[in-house]
Amino acid sequence: MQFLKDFLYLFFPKICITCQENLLSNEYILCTMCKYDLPLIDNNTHTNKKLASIFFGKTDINMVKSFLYYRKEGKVQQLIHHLKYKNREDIGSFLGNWFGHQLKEQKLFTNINYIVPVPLHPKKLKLRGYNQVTKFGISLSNILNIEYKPNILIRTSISKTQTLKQRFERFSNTNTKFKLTNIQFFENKHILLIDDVITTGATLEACCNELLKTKNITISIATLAYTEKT
Ligand SMILES: O=P(O)(O)OC[C@H]1O[C@H](OP(=O)(O)OP(=O)(O)O)[C@H](O)[C@@H]1O
Repeated sequence: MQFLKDFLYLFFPKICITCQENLLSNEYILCTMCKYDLPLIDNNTHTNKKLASIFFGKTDINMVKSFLYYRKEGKVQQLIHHLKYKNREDIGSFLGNWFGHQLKEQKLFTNINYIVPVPLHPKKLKLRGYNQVTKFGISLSNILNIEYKPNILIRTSISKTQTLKQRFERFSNTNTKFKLTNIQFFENKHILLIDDVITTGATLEACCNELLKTKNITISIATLAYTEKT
């Protein structure tokens, strides 16, 4: 099998998503240099406080964690761009596995009952072909041993992408776009709501406000990246 892989590699060398150098056969998605150059948030107390403050006084969150800093023109932006728009769902698994092991090591999210993705509107899902957070969610589910539960929270209206908007516009863009298909399903449960990027938090806040219609629900949040306010 390794022989076949090496043989195929001769004709179809894979390249690093961010620097475009050829990958070695034991490298995946990123070359080793780019991998270790990624800006991990890890236990940065200042950032973790800033993340928590995004939701303070707006909605009721137990804990929020994000894996990477998202910077304009940076490596993380390239990764997320390929994940969302270039059919590179495997990036979701790659980052999800890495983040999942970090969370496990830190013994975080040990009391979660379900992992719930921010849903896409069915029209956008059809266009894109996949929800970019699915593979991330499934990786976390496998590593943390928590059930992945899409389809209870759905998106009911299609909105223009947040990606090209300024901060103020992002807030006005996300009014009540989410609905629970079953208002009791998460009763007395602690759920981990996941998304790819958090910028203003408007998308996640709208999801939380719908989820909070369920009695005695606890919500924590995990995202692959965070656009720090400068
Ligand atoms: O914290 P916020 O300011 O709400 O921004 C974060 C949201 O914006 C992006 O979605 P977007 O609507 O651009 O998704 P799309 O590319 O799928 O349209 C991203 O995938 C998050 O869901």
